[in-house]
Amino acid sequence: MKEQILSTRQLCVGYASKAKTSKVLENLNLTLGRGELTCLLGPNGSGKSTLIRTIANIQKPLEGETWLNGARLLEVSAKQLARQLALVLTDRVSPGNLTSYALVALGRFPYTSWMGNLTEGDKKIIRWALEVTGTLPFADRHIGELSDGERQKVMIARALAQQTDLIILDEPTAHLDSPNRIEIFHLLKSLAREANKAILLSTHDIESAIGYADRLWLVHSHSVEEGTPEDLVLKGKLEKAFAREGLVFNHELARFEKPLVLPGLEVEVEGAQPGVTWTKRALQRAGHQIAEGEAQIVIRVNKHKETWTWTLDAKSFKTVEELLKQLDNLYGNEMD
Ligand SMILES: Nc1ncnc2c1ncn2[C@@H]1O[C@H](COP(=O)(O)OP(=O)(O)OP(=O)(O)O)[C@@H](O)[C@H]1O
Repeated sequence: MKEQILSTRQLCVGYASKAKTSKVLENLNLTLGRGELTCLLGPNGSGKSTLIRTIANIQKPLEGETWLNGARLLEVSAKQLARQLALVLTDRVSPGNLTSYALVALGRFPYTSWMGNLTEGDKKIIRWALEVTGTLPFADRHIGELSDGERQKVMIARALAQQTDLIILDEPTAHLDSPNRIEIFHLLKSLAREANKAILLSTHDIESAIGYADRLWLVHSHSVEEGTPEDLVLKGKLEKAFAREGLVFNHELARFEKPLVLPGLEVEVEGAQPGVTWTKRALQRAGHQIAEGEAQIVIRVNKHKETWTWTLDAKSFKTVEELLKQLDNLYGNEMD
């Protein structure tokens, strides 16, 4: 059993005003373990940010409590909290006039004197945080001049410089392209494992979360289910959490899909990868059904010789586009 850094007990999060109380998530008994990357997944508006704000102590719980390193969160002083928990709230980054280095140096604030003077030790840690996040090359550039992906890595470097057991990030991969998203997941996963931290991040990137997270916190029915991605998928919890008419979870590709229902031919595809996979994708998108044996048409893909053929009067094609055109004609003739 991993050492628990954070746990919640019958926590209920939401919003209370004089007029009314609205509970967003309740009955939360969750844990974050040292050395583990946990991803918080859930549909839009399901309560991820509300939960993150509550366990980071910037919003009061409606009921129940959160424990951090064996102490009640509400009883931890602000200074102690800053040494135990680093929070990265993506959408609230105001560029200001800071350089990347200065922003990362702010991570040392919980440890410096009131003058904010950095010791040699502080400087070493800042350099390490810049190095490990790959942000050293733009240490002297202003935050406002960086791309979203670069700025995001600097924010993570600041959190690392804070040297806390726990890092919580609200949607760190929002606005990032796919290679940058993967890089951030890879970085956070390595940090959890190598620096032995507990890391929680909320995300809409289901595929990456399933691929990288040791555990998921899955928002479902106004509460949160906890478990490995595989258990939650196999129990059908992930599908339930994101249930929509016609949406199915493709287990092979580990992603949600809404299959197109179009009229088409029955086709079997044989041959070498990755040609087979990509040919099947194109055929399905065009409305043809992929069959195993006994199909109307058999397509043989041979990517090495670059001559792809399909039986039925021995037609051949050199690109997927050509194949689709030929099948289109064939299907049109069949309909006549
Ligand atoms: N300040 C607020 N006062 C009252 N209700 C709020 C407030 N902020 C958010 N909510 C409501 O709380 C619910 C959860 O919102 P929250 O932002 O936590 O969801 P989320 O899962 O982070 O959403 P998204 O994925 O779209 O960012 C929503 O119904 C939202 O309208």
